[in-house]
Amino acid sequence: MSSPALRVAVVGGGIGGMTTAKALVRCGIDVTVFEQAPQLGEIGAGVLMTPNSVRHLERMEMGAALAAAGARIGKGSQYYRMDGTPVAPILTTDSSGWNGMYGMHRADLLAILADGLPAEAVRTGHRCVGMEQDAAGVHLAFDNGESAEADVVIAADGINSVLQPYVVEPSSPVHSGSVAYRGLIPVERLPEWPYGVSQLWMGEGKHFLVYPVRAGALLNYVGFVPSDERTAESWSAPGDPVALAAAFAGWDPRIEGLLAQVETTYWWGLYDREPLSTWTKGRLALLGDAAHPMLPHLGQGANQAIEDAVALAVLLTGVDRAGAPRALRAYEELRRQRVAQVQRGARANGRRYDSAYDDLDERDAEIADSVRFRSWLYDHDAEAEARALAPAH
Ligand SMILES: Cc1cc2nc3c(=O)[nH]c(=O)nc-3n(C[C@H](O)[C@H](O)[C@H](O)COP(=O)(O)OP(=O)(O)OC[C@H]3O[C@@H](n4cnc5c(N)ncnc54)[C@H](O)[C@@H]3O)c2cc1C
Repeated sequence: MSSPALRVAVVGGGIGGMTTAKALVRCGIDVTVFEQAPQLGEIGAGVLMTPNSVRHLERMEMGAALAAAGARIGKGSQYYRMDGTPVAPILTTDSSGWNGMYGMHRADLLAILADGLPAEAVRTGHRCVGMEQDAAGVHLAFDNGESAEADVVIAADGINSVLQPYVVEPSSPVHSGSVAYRGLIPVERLPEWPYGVSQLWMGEGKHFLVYPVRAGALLNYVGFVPSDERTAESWSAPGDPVALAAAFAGWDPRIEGLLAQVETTYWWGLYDREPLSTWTKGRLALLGDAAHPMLPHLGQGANQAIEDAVALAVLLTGVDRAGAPRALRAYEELRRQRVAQVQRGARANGRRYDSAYDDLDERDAEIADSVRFRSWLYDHDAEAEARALAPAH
């Protein structure tokens, strides 16, 4: 008699949770996502999708939707000093003969991930408040009084994960000393702005990033400035466009021109954390920011969540209820070291970007290191790596 099909519950319907659902469905695994919000949604900001995740979304047949809703960053990244002097050659993204990088509006990405999932696979208005597990399975409790049973639970409930303490003592957030101002500007207000390139300006203690999203209709900007001001971690607060413009006064006139167009902006306190010592306990595994919150200086939080999701789905394929905890440990083993390297890389990139670099040779060497790191990052194929491991675990 064949064993009953594995039932997976995903807590959290953000980019990590929804990609997990999509990847599990593709592998023929039964999944239900429980999201606390009354409907799926994302903040009005950009997210840069890099080749290490785009290749997986394409394999899951989301390539055409990404190309339609995203803004292709076909010319890679260009770095400048604060006065606008270019500091390094453009990083092309085809280091392995494969080229794919998109600036996306976060809401567009979430809609693409949700599209095509069975309607009953996503249950909104379900805030998970706790769980219990034993050898037979997991029991989830929600604040609306409902409950659910599953063989495996994936906690994709973000940086302030409710389920993380069921796996490991949470690591303490440490304020990085910087905040990020973010917003979107309609491109018709800056018609001369170049398309297809992500641009980053660096100065002492600050850096400024701009890339297009929504098929080039909007420009996404992020201004990183030193500040001890704090928001609750991962929460944003309305910012003052005048204060933002003042922080970058005297920088490249292109930035001053862009900031003159900002009507509303939001800021986030940026926190750093040490990697967690483990991501799994029995039938529960952490994924995305719940497993590995990181600084945004490599633009990898969401991209790494997508890598997690595809690796997890491969490793759960063909696994029965009894084998599930072992498959989750294999997922953790496969992913934890790479992600810790990315977390450290994001920290190092933040230091690079915020350096004034009076010594030009040192600066060029640092940027070359950063470009080499990105090649390592982008060339990775999380699905292929998981497939190579799958028969052995
Ligand atoms: C300034 C800034 C810029 C960034 N830029 C990039 C970038 O360019 N590229 C990139 O890859 N990453 C970027 N990131 C990081 C990225 O935003 C996160 O890593 C990513 O959103 C994590 O996805 P997630 O699904 O793990 O968590 P989240 O996006 O936080 O989603 C968690 C979901 O779980 C739900 N939830 C929470 N608690 C519960 C509960 N108890 N029960 C049910 N549901 C619950 C939430 O409502 C939410 O929908 C950036 C971050 C910042 C701050």
